[in-house]
Amino acid sequence: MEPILRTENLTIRFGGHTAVDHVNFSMPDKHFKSIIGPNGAGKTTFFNLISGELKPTEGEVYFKGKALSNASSVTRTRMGLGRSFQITNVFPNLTVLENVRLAVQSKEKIRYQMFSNYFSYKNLIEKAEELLDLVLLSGKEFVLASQLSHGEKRKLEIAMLLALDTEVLLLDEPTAGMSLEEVPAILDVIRHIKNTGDKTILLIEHKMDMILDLSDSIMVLFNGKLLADGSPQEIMDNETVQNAYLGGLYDDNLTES
Ligand SMILES: Nc1ncnc2c1ncn2[C@@H]1O[C@H](COP(=O)(O)OP(=O)(O)OP(=O)(O)O)[C@@H](O)[C@H]1O
Repeated sequence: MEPILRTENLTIRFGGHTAVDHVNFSMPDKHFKSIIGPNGAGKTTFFNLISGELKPTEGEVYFKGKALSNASSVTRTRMGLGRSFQITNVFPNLTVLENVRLAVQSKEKIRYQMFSNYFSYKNLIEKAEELLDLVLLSGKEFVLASQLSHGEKRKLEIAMLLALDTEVLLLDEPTAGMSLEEVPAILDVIRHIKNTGDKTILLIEHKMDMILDLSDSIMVLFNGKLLADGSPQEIMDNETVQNAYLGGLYDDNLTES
């Protein structure tokens, strides 16, 4: 079966520095893969190449077999590749519900514009409430986005990403900047989404316990290169990975969480 997402020799150089170096990766539909690697390994740059925010120096990204080199990031989202929103996409002076409603509306406009048959306001609100339930933000509908805690804002971003209803979700360190108490809630949210069984998820995370809990497979980037790709057990047992850094990362993480 054709993988939903794959890269071929994906490479980007910044001046003399190769941040992503001939990475060949693929993932099947409905799979959950995490990307790990030390700081500066190229994880976010790899994401930016997949989502279209950066253009490769060499190589290609394929989504359902189609080469994406000429597709903008907006086109890629429309095709089904969704990247988690940054805080800047959230309207701070609107309520949580209104933020998600607008995201649902933008998706429905795209879907229905050919028929001039927009979703009714009631349907938009229902869909937004469903998503808030999924990200465990029920009860916060009428709170202004600016008044949410950092962890709740990250949940809101995930709800807004889900509103776009893309087949693939690219989640870049959803726990970044969170307090330790907020981490289990975001883990629950991601597990919840995974358990719905209809998304392909690619996750960048530093928290090894979270990665081991969620992932069907793990890929390891090191100095821009793909060092290993396999099941969580294979990665934990992989000597090259251990020697490169995993022992240190795992220990750091244990002390962090
Ligand atoms: N626009 C850019 N211009 C120049 N160098 C860049 C640019 N973007 C990334 N880099 C460099 O590419 C390398 C990979 O960075 P990247 O942010 O992808 O790493 P990362 O694995 O996501 O790290 P972290 O875990 O710290 O987020 C780094 O050395 C970084 O300084």
